[in-house]
Amino acid sequence: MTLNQVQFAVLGQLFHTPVKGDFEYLPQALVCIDNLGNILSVTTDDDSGFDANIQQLEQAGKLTRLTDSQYLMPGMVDLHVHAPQWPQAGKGLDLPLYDWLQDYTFPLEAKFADNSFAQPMYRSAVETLLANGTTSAVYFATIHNEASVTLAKTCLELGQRGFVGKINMDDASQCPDYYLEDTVQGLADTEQFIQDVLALPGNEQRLVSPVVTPRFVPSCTPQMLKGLGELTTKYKCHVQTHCSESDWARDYSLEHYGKSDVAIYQEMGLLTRKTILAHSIFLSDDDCEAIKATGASIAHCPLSNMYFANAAMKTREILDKDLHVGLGTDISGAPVPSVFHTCLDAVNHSRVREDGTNTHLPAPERGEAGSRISFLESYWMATVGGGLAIDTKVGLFAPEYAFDALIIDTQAPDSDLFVIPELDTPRDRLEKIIALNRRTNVRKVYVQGKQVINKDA
Ligand SMILES: O=c1[nH]c(=O)c2nc[nH]c2[nH]1
Repeated sequence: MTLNQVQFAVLGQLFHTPVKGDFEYLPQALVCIDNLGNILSVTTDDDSGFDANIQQLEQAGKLTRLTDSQYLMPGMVDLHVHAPQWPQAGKGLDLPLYDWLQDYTFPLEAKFADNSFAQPMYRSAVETLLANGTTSAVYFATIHNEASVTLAKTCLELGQRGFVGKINMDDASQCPDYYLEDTVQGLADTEQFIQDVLALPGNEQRLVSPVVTPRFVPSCTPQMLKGLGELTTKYKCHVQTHCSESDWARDYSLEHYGKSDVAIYQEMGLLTRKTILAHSIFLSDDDCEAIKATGASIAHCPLSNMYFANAAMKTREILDKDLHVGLGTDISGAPVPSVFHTCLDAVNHSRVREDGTNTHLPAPERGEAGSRISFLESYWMATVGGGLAIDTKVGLFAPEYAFDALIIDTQAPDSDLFVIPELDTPRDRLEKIIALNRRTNVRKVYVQGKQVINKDA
């Protein structure tokens, strides 16, 4: 490695989770980033030339030194977020899924026909996620091309790695007439959207990717699903959709197709290595085998599951089967725009499942023994698992990975984090950060080596 190859370097303590369920803490690591924003090297004082490299980088003005309360951590990956629903985050969550969609969500999303309405909403959504440490986000937009391209442009402009889908909804029996597209036109619009995002000026490094996005089985006709499968094959695009997310949604597929969502998506050419299935609560063994065989991924959205799923997620089993799985905030099926919070939700969700809730039953019969997941597993899902799902080298500090990273400061102003060095082991500190990190603690955010947030400027 020569000095010229290094764009900049960060020296300090870092956490990441290369192995699911475990963590690595380096008390003094030097991470060098190349001119394209990828990691060149991660070294420690065990490596020869460590001190000399630091000196050289410092003299060249290329070194950022972290303080004792700062930690370098991978950027968070949000695998499932509805950007147009950001204005209603926190509203209407007392309703079941079908009513929530019809009463709140479809009327709001329909307003994105007006691009001037969309622009400030999308800006606020992307800014908020970035400020909370989300470096990659997989977005549902709406059925409207112009506004969906606006979301992609907003990600590019603000420097977030974005996976953006123009939604498809063409089944008139399930979608209101004011928020419905024609099948043939919807497919043509989707192809145009894919081409427009790929051709966006400034997107040469593909920071933003188009995603084929059938909303879910009830909102699409079989012709639409089939046409979207063909576009997926043609453009080798990512795919995102909702999968077996509630009793009602599961039963709809069984009644109309005689099969599960996973089987329907597979038959339509929509289940690939680059498919992200949000929720996936009611999976059969066959569904899990199909997901594993294709390398598709699951976006676990624990807080939204508590409102809409009618059951607990089988996260323990999904992790044990080694399916690709990451986390999603699912704004606004859940209201909190932080994947750190989603980590805590995932742990809590699994603990309620393990213990059960019916106090009339004896403890051993109340819950599902052995179904808890750990903080470290939830954090792995939010970083490494998310990176696997988007099929992008992010979520880890290792050569050739993109430098998508956060500087977390446990002594940020107005912080809830209270780290006591003489009491807290590295594992304690990481668990505290996962549980208690707030927006204020995320001081700097880097995406593809570019600093996109600096709260200490
Ligand atoms: O949580 C959800 N949010 C949505 O917008 C949606 N649409 C279909 N199914 C959905 N679930």
